Amino acid sequence: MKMSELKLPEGVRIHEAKSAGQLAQDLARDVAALLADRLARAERASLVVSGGSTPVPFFQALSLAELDWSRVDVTLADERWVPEGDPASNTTLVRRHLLRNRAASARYLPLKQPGETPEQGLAAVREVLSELTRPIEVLVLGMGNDGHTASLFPDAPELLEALAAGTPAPVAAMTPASQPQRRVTLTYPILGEARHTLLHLKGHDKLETLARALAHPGEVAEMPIRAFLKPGLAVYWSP
Ligand SMILES: O=C(O)[C@H](O)[C@@H](O)[C@H](O)[C@H](O)COP(=O)(O)O
Repeated sequence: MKMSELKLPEGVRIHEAKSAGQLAQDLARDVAALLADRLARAERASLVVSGGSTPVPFFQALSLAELDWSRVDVTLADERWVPEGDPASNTTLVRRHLLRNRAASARYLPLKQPGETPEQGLAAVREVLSELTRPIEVLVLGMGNDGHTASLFPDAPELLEALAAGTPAPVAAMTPASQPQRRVTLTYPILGEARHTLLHLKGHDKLETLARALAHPGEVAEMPIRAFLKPGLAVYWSP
């Protein structure tokens, strides 16, 4: 299917590029402009990014952006509960590809804290997150082909609570049966309040998944990405 065949809700914007490299450049330019705009009016701004394989070229491009990075808070939408240095660690990915060049001076707030399990570390994660400038200025999400975003997985027993609008906790421990690692994720109330949400997708499979998500918008627990398919969202896609 083609991007133009998607039935998008009103207020959802699409940006398509011919290659993943070009898309990464476009996304980095737009994210940097949004952050610069906020920094012109406020002391600090926050950027929340996702892990996985898609964002690597975007991180590399964004790390070169001319911004006063010392006034930018950076954290992740979700993290795998593994030590830093582990190949599955999103923090390792962000340190390696984003927090370098000009972006080296950003303030990074790691979601992985001491503790054998996410439950044991959760109080420390909440403490770290209390430093995050809110609301989030720019949220960059990814999506899995099961319809998850951040670590809001359809098969996580904790999903409904993490999605609930009234959940007071900004972060939740998640134990989806489909995933090898336990995880922590920002919850819907904090993610949903972001001023700008950008969904970064690569490949035709992701387009098919997005089409499925758009077909039945109400069933959020089945495909949690649906919670974010609302006016103001910008979808960035390349083959
Ligand atoms: O840490 C993670 O796993 C994520 O934040 C996750 O939500 C990711 O964005 C999607 O799984 C897409 O991942 P890919 O980019 O690897 O397809």
